[in-house]
Amino acid sequence: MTPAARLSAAIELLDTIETQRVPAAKALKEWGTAHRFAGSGDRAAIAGLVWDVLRRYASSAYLMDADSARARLIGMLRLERGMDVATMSAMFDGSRYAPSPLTEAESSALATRSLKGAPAAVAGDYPDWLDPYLAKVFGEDRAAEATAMASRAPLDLRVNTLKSNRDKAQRSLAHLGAKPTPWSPAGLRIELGADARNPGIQSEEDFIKGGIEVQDEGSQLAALFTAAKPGEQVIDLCAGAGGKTLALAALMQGKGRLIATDSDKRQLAPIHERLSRAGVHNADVRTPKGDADPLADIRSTADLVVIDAPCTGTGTWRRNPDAKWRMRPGALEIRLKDQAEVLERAVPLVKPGGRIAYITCSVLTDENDEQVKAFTARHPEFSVVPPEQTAGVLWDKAEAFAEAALQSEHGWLMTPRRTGTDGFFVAVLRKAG
Ligand SMILES: C[S@@+](CC[C@H](N)C(=O)[O-])C[C@H]1O[C@@H](n2cnc3c(N)ncnc32)[C@H](O)[C@@H]1O
Repeated sequence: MTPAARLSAAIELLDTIETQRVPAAKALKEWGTAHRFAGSGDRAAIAGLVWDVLRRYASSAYLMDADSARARLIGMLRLERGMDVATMSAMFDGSRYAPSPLTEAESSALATRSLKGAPAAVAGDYPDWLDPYLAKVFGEDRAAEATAMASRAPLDLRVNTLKSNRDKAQRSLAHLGAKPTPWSPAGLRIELGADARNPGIQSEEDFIKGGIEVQDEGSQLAALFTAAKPGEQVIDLCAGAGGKTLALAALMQGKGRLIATDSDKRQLAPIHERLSRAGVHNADVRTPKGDADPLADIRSTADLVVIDAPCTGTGTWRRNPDAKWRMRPGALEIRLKDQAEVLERAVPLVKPGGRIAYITCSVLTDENDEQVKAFTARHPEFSVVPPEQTAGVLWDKAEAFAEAALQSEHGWLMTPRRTGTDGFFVAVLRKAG
């Protein structure tokens, strides 16, 4: 397919997604099945166009002063890909399979309009109702922060230090352009272009042998800031598929006891295979059975309880560009309740002098600082470990990290704009000894 034909296909797909309210991933899959002539490169490029329009869904329409699929695509090409009118006109040439030429109104919008004066929710591409919530955390910077939260994310890997080291893994992934991430000592990053095909990391020998895992650098840092140590008893209370569990296991160097559980046994299912591939031998996965408490035998013995809390996931918008448009206020209310519950669940597990690490992949204050504040008010026996202490694990990078991230009296907030990671909040709370 020509680049112009890919644009036409993207417009057709965006129309389907909009008019038939089909999730983007489903629409892309069905389009691939119905257009077998399209090669994998074409499909990747078309998917890239569609996802990028969803990233710039509001701002592209504002720029073009029109909200058709075609207008949004043109607006996205300008805003996300910096394409000039001449390049665009060469593709929108009306030839067979190409979109029709740019109209006068479209050329004029491209020549004269900008996002200057656009409301923050439009410039930053997020639903209106979230504006007061983002204003609470970012103030006047919210459009810029949200724009970065909408931009394409790289593929981050964590090198599993139980089996490999970063130099070795970087050499073996040189063909994918893997480079060390800025902060995490175990992080590697692969930048993905707009038309990039999935680099098939799961088929790499290093992945199959457990030397690397896919994990955003923010998630790696959150695990690091827990300061899990060899020999400790560590409970991963919201282990899910085990992303944090694996990182904690590497920090513990195979020594001590790592207990992983989750209230939803289905979420836990992939953890067994992942632990085995990663060569983790000190983990005990507790799958809930009926109403019985899988941690009933643990009372005030844990050195560390990690709560990778259920949250709205606003910090991962750049990886799910259509999820934010589907987010509703009710979802936040439910998460706030879940978070308070899971924090309560941790209390009887922690030993005197032990700690709780509270983590979310959300940037909203309500889910972060306000949860911690309410928790310490309910439980004065817990006090916040000063964030500058938790970041000390970054050694020579701690100072630069402190300048980059947003520090509150409770914890750290990482954002795509500030730390180049997904949005993550981490607070560490210590129980009186
Ligand atoms: C952010 S996800 C965990 C991701 C996982 N730790 C990882 O790194 O791959 C949050 C998890 O919390 C679980 N959860 C929700 N409420 C819970 C509760 N009250 N107790 C334990 N787990 C809970 C959810 O089932 C979900 O798997």
